[in-house]
Amino acid sequence: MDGMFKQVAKVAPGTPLRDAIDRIIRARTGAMIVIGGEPDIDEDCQGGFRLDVPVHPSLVYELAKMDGAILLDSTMSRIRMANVEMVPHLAASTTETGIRHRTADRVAKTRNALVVAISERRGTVSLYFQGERFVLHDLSYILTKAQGAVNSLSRYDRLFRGASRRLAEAELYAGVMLEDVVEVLRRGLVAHEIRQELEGYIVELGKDGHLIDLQMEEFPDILREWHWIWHDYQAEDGAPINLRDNASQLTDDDWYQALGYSKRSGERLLIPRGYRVLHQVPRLPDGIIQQLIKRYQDVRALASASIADLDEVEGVGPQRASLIYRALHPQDNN
Ligand SMILES: Nc1ncnc2c1ncn2[C@@H]1O[C@H](COP(=O)(O)OP(=O)(O)OP(=O)(O)O)[C@@H](O)[C@H]1O
Repeated sequence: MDGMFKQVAKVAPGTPLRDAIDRIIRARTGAMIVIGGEPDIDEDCQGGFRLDVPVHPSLVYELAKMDGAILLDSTMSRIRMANVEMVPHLAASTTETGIRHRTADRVAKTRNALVVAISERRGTVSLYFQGERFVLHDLSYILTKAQGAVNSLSRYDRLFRGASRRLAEAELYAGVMLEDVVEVLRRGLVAHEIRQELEGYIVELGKDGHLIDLQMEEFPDILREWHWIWHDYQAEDGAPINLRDNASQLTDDDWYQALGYSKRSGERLLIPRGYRVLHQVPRLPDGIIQQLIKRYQDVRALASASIADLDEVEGVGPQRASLIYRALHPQDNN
């Protein structure tokens, strides 16, 4: 989980802090809650009083009725101080409006602390952490978005698996065109992006995201298979993947170039190296897969090898050789 999502998880439904935040919003009192940053954060504190008591939602809620900030320790188990005026370094610039939110942004930019600003007027909850801001969404809004994302994931997962199956058949029995490979990769990457979006929603939903989490489990991440396809068709084996974030925005030519081919080469016929088919052989170590591909170069040459030929490759042995042979000749298994 990256930076901000780790912070969002700290205030997700089901946590004591979220319980306190919900009460503060309902009572329309507003608050600033500073989490962690010890010991340096104390240099930014003026006035207030020390508490050192366990965090309890109702106590945080009561303390929020007073002016100033509430400080929790970095483990979020103790309330350290309350009614504190925060005096952060003014050198840290901020574009926020309102003194509470400007202060929260500055504290988070200069200290290793998560600062939660709850607006009294707007009822919004803003998280500030190391220069980033994240405004918590309304739960019903996220649930609707998450449900929509589950539906899209189900669709793209099906599209990827169908296209990938057709590609696997074509690999062994006919030629494969670069544009067909790109279609599979594009669908897979869109499915992966939707998955990442959903993971963000699940963090934000906390305990309320359980049902979405269960639905997502029906679609195991296709990224491993995606990578094998990529390595099967990339012009130069082992070169790094260089893709922009948003797969749906990439043109066909972008994809061809990312794979190491020139523009407008969609109709080029390709033979895969064999990463995907070899990874389907049960318990075949990566080192052996690399050796097989180094020796045979592509799937056609691999398929023309006999069980005895495959057995000769170091580390393969007769049992693995026949499993590899069967994976390369699925028609013989019927
Ligand atoms: N430096 C500070 N340290 C701690 N608390 C502060 C600080 N500055 C403002 N506050 C708190 O924020 C409250 C609201 O201030 P202000 O309305 O200017 O901020 P805001 O960002 O517009 O917040 P809101 O949306 O809640 O009105 C103050 O009453 C005070 O409790």
